[in-house]
Amino acid sequence: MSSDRVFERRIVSKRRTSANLEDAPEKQCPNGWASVVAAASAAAASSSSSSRPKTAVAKNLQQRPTPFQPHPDSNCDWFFKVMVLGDSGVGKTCLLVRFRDDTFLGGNYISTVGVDFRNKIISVDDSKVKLQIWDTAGQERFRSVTHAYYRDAHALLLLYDVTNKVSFDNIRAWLSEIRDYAHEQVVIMLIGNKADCSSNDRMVKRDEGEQLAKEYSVTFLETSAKSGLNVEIAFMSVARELLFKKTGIEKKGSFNVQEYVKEQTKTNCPACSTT
Ligand SMILES: Nc1nc2c(ncn2[C@@H]2O[C@H](COP(=O)(O)OP(=O)(O)OP(=O)(O)O)[C@@H](O)[C@H]2O)c(=O)[nH]1
Repeated sequence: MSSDRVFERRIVSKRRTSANLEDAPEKQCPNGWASVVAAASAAAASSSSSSRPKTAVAKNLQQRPTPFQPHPDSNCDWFFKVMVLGDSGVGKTCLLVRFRDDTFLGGNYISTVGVDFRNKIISVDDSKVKLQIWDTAGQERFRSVTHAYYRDAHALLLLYDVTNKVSFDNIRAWLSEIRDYAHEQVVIMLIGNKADCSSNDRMVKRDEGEQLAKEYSVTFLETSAKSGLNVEIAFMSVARELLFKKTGIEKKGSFNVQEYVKEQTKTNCPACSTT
């Protein structure tokens, strides 16, 4: 794959009338779900039959009663595919839902099976950017399914749970998988989620996250899907970086994502955002 190909998916026309579903993946399957469900079902079938979780689609249907509802023409300028990765239970689905719908999925925790996605159109300066955000199952037994989706991702949000040291220790293994399966130009952001937790529950210090991110030269942020802390900033930073990678050279501008995150988060204090 040429190094620039991953950024070459500018949307030219959005005239998709009845098929114009906001949550349908670009050019992947007509109704936006079939291939995803098939892959997830196959993985679930081949895995252990005990305590089999609900499928990604079932999980999605519970949250959104009308997933096939058509949406008006989006008329966006850019399209980027973002994947959310990390151990099971770190809060990937909750982060995505917080960003997309500004709500928190409390209550019973349903583990994701295979992959699932949602779209959100955001404004970045004078451009409309469509982010297609793919939620992945954190459970080991679905890795072979999720690996297949790494390849054409423009950005990866790699999550750990600040109350779960194992999820942090596994980040190195995740980064190694990313090196094996993702595009070499992919934008990576390391995220310590559940920053709303009390200091007693916290098992990973912010400094440790920052240090690891520095070691791998990736951007770092602590978020809370529960309180909303830094969730918007995480996705906006990634969108800005992707846009800069695509257009910055032409505009002869400069964009430093670390500086942007620092600037955007300087008034945010996790301890003050605990709910
Ligand atoms: N306190 C707190 N709890 C959270 C936060 N984000 C998620 N949770 C809780 O953590 C649990 C797991 O959240 P999910 O978003 O389903 O986790 P996931 O990473 O998608 O898990 P898999 O689908 O198994 O890969 C749920 O009980 C959530 O309510 C957060 O920011 N703060």
